[in-house]
Amino acid sequence: MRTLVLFRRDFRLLDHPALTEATRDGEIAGGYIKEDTLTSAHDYWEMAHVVDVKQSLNDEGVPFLLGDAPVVDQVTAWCDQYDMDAVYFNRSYLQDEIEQEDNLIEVLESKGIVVKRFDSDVLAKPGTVLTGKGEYYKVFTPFYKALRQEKLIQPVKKPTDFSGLAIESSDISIDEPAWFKKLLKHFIPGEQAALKQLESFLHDALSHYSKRRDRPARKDTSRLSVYLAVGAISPRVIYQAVMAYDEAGPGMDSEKEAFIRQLMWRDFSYQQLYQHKEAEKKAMREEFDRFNWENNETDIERWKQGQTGYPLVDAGMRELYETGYMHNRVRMVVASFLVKHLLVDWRIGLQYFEETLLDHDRQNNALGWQWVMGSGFDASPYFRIFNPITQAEKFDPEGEYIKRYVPELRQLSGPALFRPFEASETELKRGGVVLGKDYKEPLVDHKAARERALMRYQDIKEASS
Ligand SMILES: Cc1cc2nc3c(=O)[nH]c(=O)nc-3n(C[C@H](O)[C@H](O)[C@H](O)COP(=O)(O)OP(=O)(O)OC[C@H]3O[C@@H](n4cnc5c(N)ncnc54)[C@H](O)[C@@H]3O)c2cc1C
Repeated sequence: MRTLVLFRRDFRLLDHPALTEATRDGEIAGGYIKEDTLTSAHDYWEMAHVVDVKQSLNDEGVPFLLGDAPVVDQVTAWCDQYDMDAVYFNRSYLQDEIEQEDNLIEVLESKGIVVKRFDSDVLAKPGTVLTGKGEYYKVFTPFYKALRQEKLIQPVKKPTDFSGLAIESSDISIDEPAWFKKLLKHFIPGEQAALKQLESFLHDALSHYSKRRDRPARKDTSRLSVYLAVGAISPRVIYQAVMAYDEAGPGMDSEKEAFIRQLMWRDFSYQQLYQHKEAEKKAMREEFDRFNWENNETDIERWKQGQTGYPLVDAGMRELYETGYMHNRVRMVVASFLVKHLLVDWRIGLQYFEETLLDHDRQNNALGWQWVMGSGFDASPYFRIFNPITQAEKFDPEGEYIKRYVPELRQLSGPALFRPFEASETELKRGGVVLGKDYKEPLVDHKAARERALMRYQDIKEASS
């Protein structure tokens, strides 16, 4: 059998069921299709992983093809040109991509080509973890408890025997822009880098995950999201490695559980978007689509540039710009600031994250924004408005994170660092900061912005009652 294995957000050889099955069935070639031009940080990051998987397959004597035509046209053209008998791939859980897959399957099968698709990108595929009434869970905790009871599928081993088709690989050369190369100082692409990152996390940070995961200054979370987002590692591999990690120390079981719980949020997002395919565009609680936004252009720009005058918000936005990543705690704070303090439509924030995050993931991003907005089914209530000052005091108590990304405030300490706009003339002078010159005056007053947001919320509540 001559099989084409299509890759898409699964740039790995370990736990790649489509690849493993294809190697058992005969000769293979890999393929990847990129129809659009590369624009976002995630696009370039993904392309770096295409190059990585191509190299890994070539090392095993397997050719790899790159196409840019619409998926059905490209795959049928390859099948005709290389006389393929079969096409295998791992499935997507996004409804628009499922439709595209269904269409592809129909066309290929009508040509007599065998098609197989596999599950690999989630711990449990959407539809397997349901309530007693057979419905999808709307709330995370019961979903998580039910998923914990599931017997999860073990990862598939990396194939050992490859037999590559005798065809030429495509040339893949990417002209990486300088801004993207800068991000690579913080994250190394590739499957081996992902596995190494998992190892380091297990050894260095898992034992204190629950205590330190909310502190943005240190690398105390796994930072595996950048690899999960392109499938350089699978959630099943991570799950298995964490559960099997036997460097038992005091409290290790509860640390493992805390981490697995977070990992299961990803499955929750996947099953939520599987069921609510509009959740990237529409509020899941529809009354939120009647919200009266300000969408002030200057506010949006200053938020993007990390120039809001709130040090934790600015540090987060600058971390994102400089590294392509932002710590989860800070994502919640900056997102809340955008939608509640500045009254900017959450979809504008979602799109900016899509353009800038290396780990951009359509399901997690949509659910993250809907959670912050309060418009998701299991979301932070709208009236919970993160205070960017107390969040900084609590989670960055030494101001290490703020000082790293907002260097103009480095000489400030204590409350002046967290709220420079309330600092005395003497404190500012000592810290070498002239407000409005070295560091921005705050865009909004926290208390007034909070009240304004609550009033807008009241409006939609009244309109929908
Ligand atoms: C507004 C907003 C937007 C977000 N956008 C994205 C996104 O585009 N891509 C993305 O992967 N995550 C997103 N998240 C979720 C979360 O911030 C990241 O998954 C996390 O910061 C990644 O860092 P880590 O791998 O070190 O996490 P760890 O704490 O080490 O967690 C391990 C893994 O669990 C999963 N996970 C952890 N927290 C969450 C969560 N809250 N929701 C879903 N999965 C989670 C991730 O896959 C993560 O890699 C967003 C959160 C918010 C509030």
